[in-house]
Amino acid sequence: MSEYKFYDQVNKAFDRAAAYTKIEQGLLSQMKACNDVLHIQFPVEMDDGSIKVIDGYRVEHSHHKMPTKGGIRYSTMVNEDETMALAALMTYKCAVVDVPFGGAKGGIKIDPKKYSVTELERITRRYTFELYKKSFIGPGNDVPAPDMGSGAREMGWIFDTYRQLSNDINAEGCVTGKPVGQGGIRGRTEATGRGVYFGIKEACDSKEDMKELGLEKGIEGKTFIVQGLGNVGYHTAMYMIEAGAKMIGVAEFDGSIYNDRGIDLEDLMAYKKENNGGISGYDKASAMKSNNAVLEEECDILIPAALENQLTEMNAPKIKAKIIGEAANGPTTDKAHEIIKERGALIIPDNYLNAGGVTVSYFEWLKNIQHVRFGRMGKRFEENSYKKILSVIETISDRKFTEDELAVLAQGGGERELVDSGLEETMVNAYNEINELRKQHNVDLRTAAFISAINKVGFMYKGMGIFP
Ligand SMILES: NC(=O)C1=CN([C@@H]2O[C@H](COP(=O)(O)OP(=O)(O)OC[C@H]3O[C@@H](n4cnc5c(N)ncnc54)[C@H](OP(=O)(O)O)[C@@H]3O)[C@@H](O)[C@H]2O)C=CC1
Ligand SMILES: O=C(O)CCC(=O)C(=O)O
Repeated sequence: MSEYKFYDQVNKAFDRAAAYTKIEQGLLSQMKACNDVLHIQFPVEMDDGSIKVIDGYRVEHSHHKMPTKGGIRYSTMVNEDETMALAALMTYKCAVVDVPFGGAKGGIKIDPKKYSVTELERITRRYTFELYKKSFIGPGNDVPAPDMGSGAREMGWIFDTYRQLSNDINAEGCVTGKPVGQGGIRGRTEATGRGVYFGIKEACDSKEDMKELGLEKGIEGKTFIVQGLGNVGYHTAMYMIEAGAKMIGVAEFDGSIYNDRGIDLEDLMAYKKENNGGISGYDKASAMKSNNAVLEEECDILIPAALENQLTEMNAPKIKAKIIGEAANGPTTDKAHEIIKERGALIIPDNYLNAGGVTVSYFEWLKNIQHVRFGRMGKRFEENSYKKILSVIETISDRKFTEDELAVLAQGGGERELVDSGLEETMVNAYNEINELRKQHNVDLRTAAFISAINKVGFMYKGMGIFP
C-alpha cells in the first residue's frame, strides 16, 4: 500500500474546510464517516478450469441522499482505504455540482490486462451478484459506474446481471456508463474529460484570476502536460487541443515524453495502441528519465489524470505549472497541496473538476427511470417552431436562408446536445460558486469546494435530523 493513507488525505482537506463552517463537531464526524464498508472475496473459474479468489469492495460513504453513486475501479492497487477515500470524494463531488446522490465507490483487485474477456465478464457478473445479495446495487440504493480500468462493456454486464436477478421496472438505472444500446446516454464516455475541459476553461476565462498567476486570459495558446492518456486524460487533452491549447508532455505508466513544439495526440494514441498501451519508444518527442519526470517540466497547466498520490512533498517543490487541473481523484497529497499553494499556483480540485462523469451519469439515471430519451418529446417541436420563426423573418426581411443556415438555425436539442448543455451549465455554475467562496474566505479552491460540500450536506442533515 502507498505510504500516503488516501482516506486520511481526504479527511485533512475536509477538516481544513470545516473550520470555515458553523457545523457542529458531531455532525462533521458523521459526514466524514463511511456508512457501509463491504469487503468480499469470491471465487471465479478461469478459462483453463482453475479457480481464483478475487477481492472486491464497495463502500457507501454517505446516505444523506439516495441512491449512492460512484464508479468501480479494476486495479491491483484497490484496497479498503482507497475505496473509502474515493467514496468520500464522491459525496463531496456530488454536493459541489448539485447532483442529488450520496457518495459510493467500488473496486475489484485485479489487473484487467491479465484476464481474457470471458474471465473479466465472469468476474464482473459474480461481483454484481455479490452486490445484489448484499443490497449494494439498485436504482434506488446504490448505482455504480465506470472508473479506472472499467468502461461501458463492464457496465453492460452489470446491468444484464442485475436485470436477470431482479424484475425491477427501473433495472436500467442500476448502473450508468452503459453502452447506448443498453440504456446508456450519448456523451457519458467523454463526459469526465469534457467536464475537466469546461472547468479549466472557466478558470482560464477569468482575466482577474489569470492575472494573479501571470497568465493571459483564455485557453488558446496555453501549454499543458497530462499524466495518463486513458479515458479521462485522452478526452481532456482532445478538448483542450480543440480549443487551441498545446500538449507538450505526456506521462504514462511506462515512461514520459516531452516536445515543446507540441505532441500530436491522435498519432500518439495510434502508437500507444500498437505498443500495448505504452508510450516508451515514441520517437516524435524526447523520452524523459522516469515516468513522472515530465510532470516537473515548465508548462501552463499540469493535468494529472491517472492515479492518486502523484504530487507529493517529494516532487511538489519542482512542479512549475501555474495551474494544476486535477482530473484524477486525489492526485495531490495534503503536503504537496500546501507546497504548490505556497508557490502561488492554482489547484483546480478533483472534487469539482472531474465531476463531469457523475453529472452525465445523473442524466443517464434520469433517462433510465423516466424510460424516455432526452429530446425525444421536444426536438421536432422545437425545430418546427424555429422554422416558423425563420420563415417569418424571411418574409419581413427579404432574406432567404440557405439549406445549411436552416440546418444550423432550426436545430432542436437532441440527446447529445442536451447532455453537453447540461454538463457545461453544471461545471460553469459550480466553478463560479466555489470561486466566490474562495474569494470570500480567502482560501484556496479545494478548501472552497469542501466548504461548499460540507454546507450542502450539513443542510440536508439539519433538515432531516438524526434518526431515531
Ligand atoms: N472514468 C471516469 O468517468 C472518471 C474517472 N475519474 C478518475 O480519473 C482517473 C483516471 O481514470 P480513467 O481515465 O477512467 O482510467 P483509465 O483506466 O481509462 O486510464 C488511466 C490511465 O492512466 C495510465 N496509468 C496507469 N498508471 C500510471 C502511472 N503510474 N503513471 C502514468 N499513467 C498511468 C493508464 O495506463 P494503462 O491503461 O496502460 O494502465 C491509463 O492510460 C482516476 O483517478 C479516476 O478515478 C474521475 C471521475 C470519473
Ligand atoms: O459516474 C459516476 O457515477 C461516478 C464516476 C466516478 O467514479 C468518479 O467521479 O470518480
